[in-house]
Amino acid sequence: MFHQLKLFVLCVAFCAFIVCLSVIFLSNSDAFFVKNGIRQHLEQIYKHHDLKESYSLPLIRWRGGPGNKVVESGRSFLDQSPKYPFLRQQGLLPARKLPNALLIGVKKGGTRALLEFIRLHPDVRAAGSEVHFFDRHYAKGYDWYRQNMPPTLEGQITMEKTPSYFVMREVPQRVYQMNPAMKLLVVVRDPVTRAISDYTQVVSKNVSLPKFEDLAFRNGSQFGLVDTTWIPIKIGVYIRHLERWLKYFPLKQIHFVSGERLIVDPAAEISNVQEFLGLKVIISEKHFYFNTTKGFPCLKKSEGQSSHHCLGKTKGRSHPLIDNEVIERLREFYRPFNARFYQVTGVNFGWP
Ligand SMILES: Nc1ncnc2c1ncn2[C@@H]1O[C@H](COP(=O)(O)OS(=O)(=O)O)[C@@H](OP(=O)(O)O)[C@H]1O
Repeated sequence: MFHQLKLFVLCVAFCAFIVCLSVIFLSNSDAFFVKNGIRQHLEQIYKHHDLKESYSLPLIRWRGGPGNKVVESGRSFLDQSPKYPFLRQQGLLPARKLPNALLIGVKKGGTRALLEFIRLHPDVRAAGSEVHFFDRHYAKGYDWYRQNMPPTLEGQITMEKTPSYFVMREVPQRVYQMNPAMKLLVVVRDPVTRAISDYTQVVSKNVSLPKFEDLAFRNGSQFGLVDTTWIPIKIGVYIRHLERWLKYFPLKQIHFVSGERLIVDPAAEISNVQEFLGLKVIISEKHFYFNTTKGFPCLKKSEGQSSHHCLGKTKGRSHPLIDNEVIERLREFYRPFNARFYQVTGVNFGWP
């Protein structure tokens, strides 16, 4: 009897040993990964486009923007894991890629607002600051550019915004050379208020700057011709800049956002942007609220934001009061250019 009991205990111990061995083996193989539904779980999360879930993704979670240490240390940990090749193969490991969408302008059009709004989307990752690769840092090469991008998963869009791209002559060809399929976004705003906004920014850094009207017209007189060499005026002749882009990119690859509507109805504008980028429409009215103190739409508290969030003080500044006659003369100047711009883009932006 004692002998039989000893045999039974030995058998149980042996079976337990075999089970342990199997678990250790399986847990180090892709089979375990798949069997336990982790892969399906990850795929579900990414297919679902659910902000809340994708922020709490355990294996490939990251915080913050490009160059973030957490990402790098996370990657080197995963590099050593036997699961690494599997995850990489499945596109489930973040890696820095060149952008496939660019927000190219226009300066003072509302580019920061658009970027902050679209990057709420779980399938969009954007560089936080302006990269200026195609105009200032082109000689540094694509590897430098890639390093300035946030890590993304397969299927996520990488983007950056540099508003000067729209007006710099050499940029369209360079973008085309890098990626002829690049998706381009342009936020445009009434060129007269855009010029005043531009001037407001410059004068905030240099208080001794002459008055707006002294710079906007030749000979410093509002009865003189509009000074088309003054950059804040030049930028607003949108059609001229657009024509240079159209030498390389078809119109269907360029999406125009109304800077005015982005303030009045951000959800509608962002919805169009999501469609243009081929994304599921996730960002909607529920992400925005109108902040009456700031006078602009702001972002509601979300999983990625600890509190309600408006753009900084440099966005939505008060403009200096400009004489109505000056405004009207500038409107007259821009009117034919605007008309041509509406005709080419097929969008009537309704600027006065
Ligand atoms: N939601 C929200 N909050 C604050 N500001 C908003 C918003 N949406 C659009 N805008 C308008 O964006 C203008 C600044 O444009 P940009 O971000 O393109 O400026 S910049 O070129 O990056 O300097 C800024 O111009 P100013 O009003 O002249 O400051 C705003 O009118």
